[in-house]
Amino acid sequence: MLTKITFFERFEQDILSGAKTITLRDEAESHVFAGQILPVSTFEADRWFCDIKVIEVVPVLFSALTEQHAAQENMTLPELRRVIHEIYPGLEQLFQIRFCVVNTRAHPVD
Ligand SMILES: CC(=O)Nc1ccn([C@H]2C[C@H](O)[C@@H](CO)O2)c(=O)n1
Repeated sequence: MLTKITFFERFEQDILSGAKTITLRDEAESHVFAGQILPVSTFEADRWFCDIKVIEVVPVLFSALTEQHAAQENMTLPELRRVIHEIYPGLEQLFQIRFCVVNTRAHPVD
């Protein structure tokens, strides 16, 4: 069971703004369940930046990725295919984790 998840720093703002609402992971990172709250850190520095709530986990094939998946990743479909291919070269079976942000870092009050 996954108890935390990391994202590349370059996706942090898209996640916090709600522009990115899914992530596509391999089988090893698919062991989460609807309703689970996961702390989210950057992959590079392991810096926590929010918690997400898992809405659903659905298997999806790389060859079946659509514009809708890309929109949910805030990317074009060719961009999404390239990103996935870089992270998981040659992998066909992916898992779509749909999520919403439930906690973010506190902003200091002026
Ligand atoms: C370690 C690791 O695999 N980290 C990942 C994997 C994926 N992502 C992002 C990239 C894409 O936007 C989606 C789909 O894979 O998730 C990531 O940030 N970090």
